[in-house]
Amino acid sequence: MRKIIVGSRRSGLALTQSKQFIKKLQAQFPEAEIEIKEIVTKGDRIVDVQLSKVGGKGLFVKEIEEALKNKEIDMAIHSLKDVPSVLPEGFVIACVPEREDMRDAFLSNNKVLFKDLPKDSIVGTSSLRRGAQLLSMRDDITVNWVRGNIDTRIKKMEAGEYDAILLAAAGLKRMGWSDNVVTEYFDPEEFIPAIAQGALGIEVREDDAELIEMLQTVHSVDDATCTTAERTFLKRMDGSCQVPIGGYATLEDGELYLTGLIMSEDGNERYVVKKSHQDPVKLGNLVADEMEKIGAKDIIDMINENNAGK
Ligand SMILES: NCc1[nH]cc(CCC(=O)O)c1CC(=O)O
Repeated sequence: MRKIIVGSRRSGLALTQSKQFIKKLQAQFPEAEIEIKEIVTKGDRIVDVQLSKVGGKGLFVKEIEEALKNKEIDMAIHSLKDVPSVLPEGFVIACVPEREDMRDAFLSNNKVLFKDLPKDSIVGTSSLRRGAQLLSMRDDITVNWVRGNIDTRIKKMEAGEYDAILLAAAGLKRMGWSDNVVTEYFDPEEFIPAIAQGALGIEVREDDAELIEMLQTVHSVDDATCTTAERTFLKRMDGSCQVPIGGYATLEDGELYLTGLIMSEDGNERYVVKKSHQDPVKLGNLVADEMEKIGAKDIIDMINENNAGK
């Protein structure tokens, strides 16, 4: 069997989740030789500006896809929420392994609950979606942007730069830090997660039949179905990463549901649509259709027009 070279970002979280995934794959194929190649992406290098202002889309992915194309690597392990909804020609997400916790986690100094945060508290996030939802729940707090790897963000909070921060539960759980640092988890029905949050996407060249077959052994059909519905909705709505957008799908007693969210950046406008359909692509499109019908797409078009003028 050939040697498999796996591309991963160099951050602590990326390497940890890559190693965890490789361990799963290795258990299925004890003979396989699997090696990690670390890749520094633009998203890792630019740490001093808000990501949505430098084009957001695909910043953590592009260099890794180039390495995949050049056959420097055979497989890329991504956080699926960082992967643009349309892949470049020649690549496929061949595997979505079992999803981690999709929720957002709230972290605060002295473990003060979100509802008990004093007026004028400063909450750090780098996500438009999190910022808009925070402001719609509490218009008496300030949302400030924070960047850096998750450990950097936690340190900044502990140093007093922020009273609280929001992070994906999945990253904290994978690192084994959640029990120590999380104050509370937000209910996805009330605080809607990012599209594909908590899921990994394993990307390969579409003609690599051998790897695609191997990856089937660690693929979660249910989680792939849910993230397909979510990513179909994302693809229809935006893709530019400059819009507060969220969504999550669930399978309940065999029924597939998708909840989609579009907001204005200030949190004042909030559109939520929930629908059910057995086909994930149809479901993503149904929720998108309804969003267009109720006017949510106008927010997106306005944000995109404003950005085009800058
Ligand atoms: N945008 C950065 C990013 N990409 C994936 C995760 C966490 C893990 C995941 O959602 O799979 C994070 C950090 C965060 O949002 O806290």
